Amino acid sequence: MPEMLTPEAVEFVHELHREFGARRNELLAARQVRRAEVARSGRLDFLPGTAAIRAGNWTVAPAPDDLRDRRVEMTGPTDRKMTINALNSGARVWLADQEDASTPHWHNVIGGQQNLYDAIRRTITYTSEAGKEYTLATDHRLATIVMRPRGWHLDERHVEVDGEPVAGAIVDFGLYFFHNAAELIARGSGPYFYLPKLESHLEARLWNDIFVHAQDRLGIPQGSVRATVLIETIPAAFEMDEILYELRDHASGLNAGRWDYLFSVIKYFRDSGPDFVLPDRNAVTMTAPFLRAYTRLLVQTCHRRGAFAMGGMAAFIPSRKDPEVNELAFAKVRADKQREAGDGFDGSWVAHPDLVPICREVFDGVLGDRPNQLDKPVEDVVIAAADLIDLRSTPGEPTEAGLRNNVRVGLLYVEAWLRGNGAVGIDNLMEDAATAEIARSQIWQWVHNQVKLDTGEQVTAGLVEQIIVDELEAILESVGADTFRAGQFGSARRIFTDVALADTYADFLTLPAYDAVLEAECAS
Ligand SMILES: CC(=O)SCCNC(=O)CCNC(=O)[C@H](O)C(C)(C)COP(=O)(O)OP(=O)(O)OC[C@H]1O[C@@H](n2cnc3c(N)ncnc32)[C@H](O)[C@@H]1OP(=O)(O)O
Ligand SMILES: O=CC(=O)O
Ligand SMILES: [Mg+2]
Repeated sequence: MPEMLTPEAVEFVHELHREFGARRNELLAARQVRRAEVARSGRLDFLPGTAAIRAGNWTVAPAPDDLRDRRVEMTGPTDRKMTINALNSGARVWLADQEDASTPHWHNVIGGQQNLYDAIRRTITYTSEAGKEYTLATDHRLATIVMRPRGWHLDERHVEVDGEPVAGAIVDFGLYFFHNAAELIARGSGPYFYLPKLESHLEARLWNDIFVHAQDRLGIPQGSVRATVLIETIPAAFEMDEILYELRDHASGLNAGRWDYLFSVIKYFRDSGPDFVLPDRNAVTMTAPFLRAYTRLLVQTCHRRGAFAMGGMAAFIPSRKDPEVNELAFAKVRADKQREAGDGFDGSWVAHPDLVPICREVFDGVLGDRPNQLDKPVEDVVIAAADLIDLRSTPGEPTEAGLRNNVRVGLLYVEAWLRGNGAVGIDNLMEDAATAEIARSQIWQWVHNQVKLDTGEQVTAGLVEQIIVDELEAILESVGADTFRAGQFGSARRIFTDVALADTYADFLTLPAYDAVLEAECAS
């Protein structure tokens, strides 16, 4: 396997940390201040200080050839088999995920980099335990790689400078850029990134400064990087123009990251009273008015600026064994992609290779020979701040079944995450870190807002604790005692209970979960 931690690569990462680490810490602290202010005032609005940017007439850099048509994007973890499967899938783009779908176990972090290194050089192969051979396709175009590093909040404790951990985002970006930027350009592509969980345009400015520095330092032409920013936090939804503006020489588009967005909405307004309490998470669909407002604003903003509007993930996954499950997944995903294509999105995400043809067919139907919808007239509609935070108009209610589902799926996901698996199919739905974050945040909000369920019962910490016991028993029964004992259910229970019920709300459940991973590493 190629060596990722060469002295030169490590020095490059250290240098990025020395140059930008302090600013990253300041921006994380600024998130807290802003959230506290919104909680106090109950208001979130477009920034008065950047009105000129919103009103201005500017566009982002033109798209490189291999990112002009993004009608179908596969997402997934960067393990060896999935890397090959994703590249071969027929999707135009592959989001190579070091984030939501990946646990930051050190072997995933480094293994993912090694697989990407080999994939870019077209040398990647894999043989499964059953002896199945995997190689890159030669009979059709491989997907363009867009790598997603971790969000700003996670440290990478295996890389330290002067006793301080380096941000996971800097490690992921730094190693990928150092090893691959020149090679990608030589092959007619480029260093392309998805940027997750940004909360402000100042965080986008930090990324832009990192890109400028990295390109300069390695002699890569300025403007080679392309970044697609996930608008997946509620404060970022109020700064879409500003984020594109900060990154305008490197920006490719914005993506409607609906799962983390929902998490962020609940997190931001968790203590703002009953007007901000949402129904069961599975009842909150993309047709809810506040989510319609978000996606319409995203498409409108992108197309005004010559940037791509990328759709998000429908959770349904197909099954090659169960035709009924398969049919349902196809129908649900088709409907989701039809809505997005009709709304003007330029392409969208799928989580599984069998969904690529569905997404392609839907977007082919709308795009025809055009590579995207940038030529479509921009929708002339004003989306107001109040539309983005109108949670009250969301149909549905909090139910006991919804509460139990939050507990069950949260426990199952955290347990898998601790074992190193960040993308999991549960009940034929694709679940990743954002699902568990929504589940536990919703529980926290319901407890702290004395929410009544459909049964008339009030959600209390005691009720949730009892449901945790019930659901763990049911899980034990379904997986069997041996699997249960060999798994991480004890830690999953401790972490999930804490992030769902502790008075002090944890910003991300992956922070205590990462501590548990490190403790287990030390103990072994
Ligand atoms: C909120 C967000 O951020 S969404 C984006 C982040 N999340 C993701 O990207 C999740 C991506 N999806 C996945 O990881 C997977 O589809 C799962 C875990 C949900 C299901 O995976 P599996 O249980 O392997 O599904 P299944 O058995 O049906 O897979 C069939 C084949 O497709 C492959 N496959 C499935 N999903 C993917 C994928 N996303 N990328 C590449 N290959 C895939 C499998 O490796 C398997 O290959 P094989 O036939 O060569 O063995
Ligand atoms: O990353 C995507 C999301 O929906 O969250
Ligand atoms: Mg996300």
